[in-house]
Amino acid sequence: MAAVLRRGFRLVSFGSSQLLCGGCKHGRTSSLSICSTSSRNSSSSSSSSSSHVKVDLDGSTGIAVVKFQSSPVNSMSLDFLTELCISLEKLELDRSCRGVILTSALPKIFSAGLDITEMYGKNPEHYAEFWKSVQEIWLKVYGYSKIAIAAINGSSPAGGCLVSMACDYRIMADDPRYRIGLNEAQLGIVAPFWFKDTMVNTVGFRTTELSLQFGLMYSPSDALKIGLVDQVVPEENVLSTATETITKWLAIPDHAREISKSMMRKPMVDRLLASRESDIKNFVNFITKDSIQKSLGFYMNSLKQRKA
Ligand SMILES: CC/C=C\C/C=C\C/C=C\CCC/C=C/C(=O)SCCNC(=O)CCNC(=O)[C@H](O)C(C)(C)COP(=O)(O)OP(=O)(O)OC[C@H]1O[C@@H](n2cnc3c(N)ncnc32)[C@H](O)[C@@H]1OP(=O)(O)O
Repeated sequence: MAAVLRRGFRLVSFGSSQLLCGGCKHGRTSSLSICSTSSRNSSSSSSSSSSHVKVDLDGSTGIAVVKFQSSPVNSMSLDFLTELCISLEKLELDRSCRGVILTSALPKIFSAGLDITEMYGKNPEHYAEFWKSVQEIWLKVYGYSKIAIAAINGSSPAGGCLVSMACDYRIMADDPRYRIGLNEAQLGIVAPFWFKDTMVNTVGFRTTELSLQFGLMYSPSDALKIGLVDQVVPEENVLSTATETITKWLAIPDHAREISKSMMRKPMVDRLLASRESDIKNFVNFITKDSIQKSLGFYMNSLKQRKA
């Protein structure tokens, strides 16, 4: 697994501009199974599925639906992050794809965030590899050259919120039981600077300051009020609204949209790229502290006890 994600961002020439283009380099055989079909206008559509992610690309519209299917709660393990990164990378390289919708195949959960078991009771090498894969997914989604829409059909704490915020637009299901936010402080851990900056760029400084210190989780209507999501719709309409929305984005010439996106996001991507190793070291130092391991153990037990 150590060589699974060895990737750097590269710059691709586009006219006179340079655009961000991610590249997940992975050194293992993917377990993706792919089947293609021809649609009415002879563009090919395809479906692929791995244990954590299912991808349906409609070749006639250029829209790919990427569904998280990692039972029970789509927690982002190393394998989940690796598969998601590979799937997004493939779609980014596929000329017939112009935009992706990220959503969940599971009921009530978009994603439970990072898999806590990857950050608990393991060795420093494992933590470093895991954190690198977290960086990879953020770099991939935040710097994605194509359109990315989050169709948030369930709760989306911490890492789930990060991936949603990294998309271009967020549509959330209108169920008052669902929550979204960066709740790291509630676990006794701290969101790193690029989580924080992604939130600042989404909802502004003051709201982020309060959200991070309290580890606030927002209901869909409150998330809409603070701008953490862009639209709240009945659950059964989340995917159709995401499809309608992405269709509007598709009306904009790709090169103009891509360059505009890159102009807004490149400085943040570059900041993490320039400090990846120190960010990993920082994470490993932090997560291996006895007090932090104790907090995580306590939190995991509390999740289990809540059920009992
Ligand atoms: C100086 C320092 C400066 C900077 C810091 C440096 C570095 C940074 C350091 C750390 C940064 C880390 C960033 C972390 C990001 C994260 O994403 S942490 C994860 C946060 N996620 C959560 O808090 C969610 C917790 N889960 C829930 O709230 C609920 O499970 C749910 C609302 C998602 C779903 O509820 P239910 O449907 O009721 O399901 P259950 O609660 O019964 O759960 C089923 C099953 O799944 C297990 N589980 C849940 N979430 C996780 C998870 N995130 N990871 C692993 N496992 C999870 C849960 O325990 C149950 O397991 P079983 O009991 O069935 O075994």
